[in-house]
Amino acid sequence: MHEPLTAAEYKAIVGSIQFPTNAFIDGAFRPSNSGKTFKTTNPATGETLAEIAACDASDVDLAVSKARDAFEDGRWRLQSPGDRKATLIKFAKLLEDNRHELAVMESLDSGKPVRECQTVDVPDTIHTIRWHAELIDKLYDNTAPVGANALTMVVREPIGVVGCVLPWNFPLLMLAWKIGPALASGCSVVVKPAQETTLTTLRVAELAHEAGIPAGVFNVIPGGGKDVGEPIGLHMDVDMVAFTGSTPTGRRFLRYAADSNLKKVVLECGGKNPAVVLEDAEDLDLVAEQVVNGAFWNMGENCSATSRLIVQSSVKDELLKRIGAYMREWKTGDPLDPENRIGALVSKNHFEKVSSFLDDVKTEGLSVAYGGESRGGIYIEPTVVDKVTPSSRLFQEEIFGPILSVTTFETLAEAITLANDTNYGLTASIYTGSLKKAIRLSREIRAGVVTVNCFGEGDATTPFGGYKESGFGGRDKSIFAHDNYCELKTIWIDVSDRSVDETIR
Ligand SMILES: NC(=O)C1=CN([C@@H]2O[C@H](COP(=O)(O)OP(=O)(O)OC[C@H]3O[C@@H](n4cnc5c(N)ncnc54)[C@H](O)[C@@H]3O)[C@@H](O)[C@H]2O)C=CC1
Ligand code: BAL
Repeated sequence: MHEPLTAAEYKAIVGSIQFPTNAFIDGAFRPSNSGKTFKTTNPATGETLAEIAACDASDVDLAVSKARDAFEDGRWRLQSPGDRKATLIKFAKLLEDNRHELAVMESLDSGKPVRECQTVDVPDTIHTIRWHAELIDKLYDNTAPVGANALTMVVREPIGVVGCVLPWNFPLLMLAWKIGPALASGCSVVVKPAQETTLTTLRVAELAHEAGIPAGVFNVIPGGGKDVGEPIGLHMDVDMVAFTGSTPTGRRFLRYAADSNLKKVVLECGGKNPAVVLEDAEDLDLVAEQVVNGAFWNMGENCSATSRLIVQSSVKDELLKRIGAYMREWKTGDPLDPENRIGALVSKNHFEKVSSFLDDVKTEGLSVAYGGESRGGIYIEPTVVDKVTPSSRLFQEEIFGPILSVTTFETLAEAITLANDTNYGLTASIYTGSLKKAIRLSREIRAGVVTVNCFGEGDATTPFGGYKESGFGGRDKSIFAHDNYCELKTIWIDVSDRSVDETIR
């Protein structure tokens, strides 16, 4: 069902798409209060796709008040979990019915290869919504072991109005990671997509409404970080912010919370993720394939991207040779051509940022094993840089582009030190034929997701998030994500025949 179409079929879909342009508040599209707009462009061509409502704090206020009304009157929160599930399953079905349009819209707005949008982003988005919907009528509340004189229930309640502040690298999927558990739990959401990639979020809100999610429960406010993100972060009537993006902006949300109502903040931030390859890795072809996939999938615009190859010196040359062979399969070009696996970077600004790392390669005199060039102000070739030392910016900073740095080690202890030698701790992958070494490394590397003999982020059933400056406050995905969007309430019922004074502690 999610097989890619041909280039001609994708191009035919482009002409039929109606781009949404307005904010989505209380079940309807509406322009920004100021009437201002901003352009959203196709990064691969520079063409303007649409003029989108540029919202500000007054639009945020309106959306939050509608979300609050919806929450308080219980039009969603008080439905039985089974009823919310049924609506969310219908929502997932509508996403499925519109999968080609969503894939093309995502590709046009972000520069991502349409093949990936069609085979990964859209199906994973649908699966995420469905998975959380299916879960919600299977979660039981607890009783506490307090003895015969009381019945104590520990119940989850939806936290309230949730601000979801999203990045541009996986617009649909990051939306689903937040709204999947938030809506299933009964919360209302005010979503702020990244300014670069607003289109699919607006379309998804429209489809959610069509599926029967009541007005006011799912609102989308387009606009900039200062204009929309900050008012959400500082809002006195937002109960929680769920954020994915850079670590510096994540820090701001902690400050906003401290300066306003101590709202709960859950952050999924950057990464500088190592692939640690030991000389006893059983299949260097498999390692090469996984490292290439980890480093260059989504143009490396991925918080979990394999960014540092930390390889035992005895196998480095052979591994680099095989990596070069796999890289030949990663063609760069028009994102709407399903043959291409590397599309355009998301924006000129981001292109400049990633290019500055290629400049460092030249100024630091580092050795380029493969790639190393940018093309036409849009594309950056998949690049492998050898002999990178821990003091280099390439080793320490999140690049968010298709650049892999290579560093060698001699001993296991050295490998662990190198893997942990950054402020980040999101993901890591380990390649070895030894179970003992795999377990030792998995335990010693400080990262939220560690994969052995493969690259990945787990699936819907596994939590995703980071140690250190990669994350804060909770995890996306899995049953644990529901904890983010709920408060725990203790209800203590006296069933003794003693007086009230004796039983209240
Ligand atoms: N962990 C991840 O998945 C992501 C990491 N990044 C990293 O961040 C770098 C910069 O990309 P950006 O798009 O600027 O990321 P960002 O972290 O600034 O943006 C993420 C979201 O926060 C909002 N935002 C920005 N400034 C804000 C502010 N002052 N107050 C409230 N909200 C604000 C943005 O509008 C967007 O919706 C990238 O080069 C990459 O290294 C970017 C996107 C995703
Ligand atoms: N790879 C999914 C999470 C992210 O890049 O933000």
